Amino acid sequence: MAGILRFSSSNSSLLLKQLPINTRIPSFSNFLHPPKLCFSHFRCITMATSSSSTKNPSSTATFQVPELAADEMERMAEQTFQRYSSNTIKRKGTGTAIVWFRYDLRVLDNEALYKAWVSSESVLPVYCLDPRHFQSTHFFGFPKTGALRAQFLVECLADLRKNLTKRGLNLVIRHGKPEEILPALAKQFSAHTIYAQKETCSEELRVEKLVSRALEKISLTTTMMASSSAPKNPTLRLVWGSTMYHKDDLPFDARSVPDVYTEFRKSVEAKSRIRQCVKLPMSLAPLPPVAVEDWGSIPTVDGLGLQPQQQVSKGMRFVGGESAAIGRVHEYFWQKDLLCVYKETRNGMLGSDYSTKFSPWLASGCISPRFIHDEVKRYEMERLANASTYWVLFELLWRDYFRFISIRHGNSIFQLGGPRRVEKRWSQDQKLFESWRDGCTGYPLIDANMKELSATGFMSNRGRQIVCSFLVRDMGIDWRMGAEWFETCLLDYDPCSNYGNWTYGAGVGNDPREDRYFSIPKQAQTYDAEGEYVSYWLPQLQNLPKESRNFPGKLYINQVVPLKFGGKSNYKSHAQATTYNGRQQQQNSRGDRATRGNKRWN
Ligand SMILES: Cc1cc2nc3c(=O)[nH]c(=O)nc-3n(C[C@H](O)[C@H](O)[C@H](O)COP(=O)(O)OP(=O)(O)OC[C@H]3O[C@@H](n4cnc5c(N)ncnc54)[C@H](O)[C@@H]3O)c2cc1C
Ligand SMILES: Nc1ncnc2c1ncn2[C@@H]1O[C@H](COP(=O)(O)OP(=O)(O)OP(=O)(O)O)[C@@H](O)[C@H]1O
Repeated sequence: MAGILRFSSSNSSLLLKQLPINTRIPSFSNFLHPPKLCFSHFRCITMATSSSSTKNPSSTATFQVPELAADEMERMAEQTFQRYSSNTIKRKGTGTAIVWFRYDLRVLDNEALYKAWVSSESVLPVYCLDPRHFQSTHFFGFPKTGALRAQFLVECLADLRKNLTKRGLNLVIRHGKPEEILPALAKQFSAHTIYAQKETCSEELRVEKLVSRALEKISLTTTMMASSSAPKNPTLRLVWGSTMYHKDDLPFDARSVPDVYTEFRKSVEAKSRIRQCVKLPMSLAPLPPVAVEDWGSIPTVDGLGLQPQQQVSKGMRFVGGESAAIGRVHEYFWQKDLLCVYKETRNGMLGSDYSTKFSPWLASGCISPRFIHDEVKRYEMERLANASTYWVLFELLWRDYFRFISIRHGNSIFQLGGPRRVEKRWSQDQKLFESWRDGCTGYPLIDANMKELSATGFMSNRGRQIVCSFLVRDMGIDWRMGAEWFETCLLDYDPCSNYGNWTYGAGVGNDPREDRYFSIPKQAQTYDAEGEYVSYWLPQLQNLPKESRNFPGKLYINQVVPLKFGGKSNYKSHAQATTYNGRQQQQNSRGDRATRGNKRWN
């Protein structure tokens, strides 16, 4: 069943189910912008299908990411666990250690799990459903976690429990605050240490502090502890694990990371190396000698106090969990062989294959960036190395960069003036904001992207940059409203990447170029010249001529604000100048090049 698009439209799935496993199925984005094939593509048969449903995907199509069937994901995960297992590694500790899972919902390359296992005779894995994660965002009171991300989390937990159980463990799931749950469990199971992945933003740091303080109040008898010389209370040990480059391997202290990305990247690439993934034996048993009476059930979305949103009925539907994450790497790199064209396709917006789509799993820690790095290197050895294979690592370095920036700049990444403490007047016009949030601005490119976000919890990087620029530059709205709405909706929400990118886009981050204006006409012409993306999300545009779909005039709803730069008359000359292709995409990858010279597009 490899490579089957799970479109809801029945005729396409019928057709696709009959294809042999090694048939290359052109994806959505490949139809729109066929990538140049690299030589490894010749091993695959490029299918010239006459299916109209795959050529012009119906506007009600949903497609699962990864496309693999559940048993195939499980098989891939199992094979990968085998590859990363080691029987030579020995336990050196005594007693019980707890692993507190946070944003590292995986078994493979999990340093906290590794340290807990090595330093104990038994491990108790725990996840706390912290009620604070389901309250409101800080300034504007949006739901802190939207229903789609909650559903993704539920799936991550089910998969984590399954993978731990296969390795002789299980997962305790509790509703409540970690600072209350963990000390109680430490006492009940006489755990000497709680291992967890270190976080960097103040909300998470506060919880770390509260857990540590609460543990100080627990005293275990000396015989319960690992050794008589050990402290009399269990301790919290925080382990670095979220980035591709380990914090301790940076050529500078994380508190003085260079402000400019390129400087950061060059320095790290020249002076640091990426560590290997940690390996553990296939069996991590035993569980603690004291029996766990109630492991806790996998939550449901309504059990988390959220309105269970309708299932994703259009666009991408991401499957949560480590098995799906490993499956997606397999699918994107090895099965579809898309890694070698990534750099040319990465600025697409429609379909699942223009970019890796790893971010939701990276944000919840279902996969480690080190594992992705390992797989890139394996691909380079076994297939080919080119600018695209490097570029995935280049993008992952942006993720690292924003993580380290959060250490350097602390809470200023969440504040209006950003790390540069820029003073500027912003509007908080509710109506304008709502038109942006709901995809009713009168600009199809903005509206389509915002509708995709609400419907699926995902938006392309290109889309994120465009809607961010529109909100802050054309509407003049307080960028934190946009950032908090993203915090609600994104499956891949990560405080560092989200607020880091928003401060960049709003011109309050450390960007050496302050004026990042994304001209909608130019972006539409370059990245959606035939209006296929906008008409997918706004079906009322489907019957318009392709060139009018992004500029429907009176045939679409009124524009809520004029554009700041580059009105219609200007648009024509630019529209002729550029269409989407690899070279153009590079030039436009971070802000309109046209805005760089003269600070505005006009
Ligand atoms: C306003 C705004 C908000 C954003 N919020 C988030 C967020 O909350 N969480 C998040 O993971 N990404 C965020 N991004 C970055 C980026 O849009 C997504 O990581 C990317 O679209 C995810 O799709 P992908 O996995 O297919 O990316 P790919 O293009 O395949 O890139 C591979 C990986 O590189 C990393 N990456 C790529 N671009 C960036 C970037 N600009 N910043 C940080 N990491 C990057 C991601 O981990 C991504 O999975 C934001 C970007 C903008 C402009
Ligand atoms: N993980 C996170 N996700 C979203 N927002 C976060 C996260 N961690 C911290 N923040 C934000 O950081 C800010 C911290 O606000 P808080 O009032 O605690 O400190 P502050 O006012 O910045 O004071 P100080 O800088 O003196 O600590 C809030 O805006 C909060 O929403």
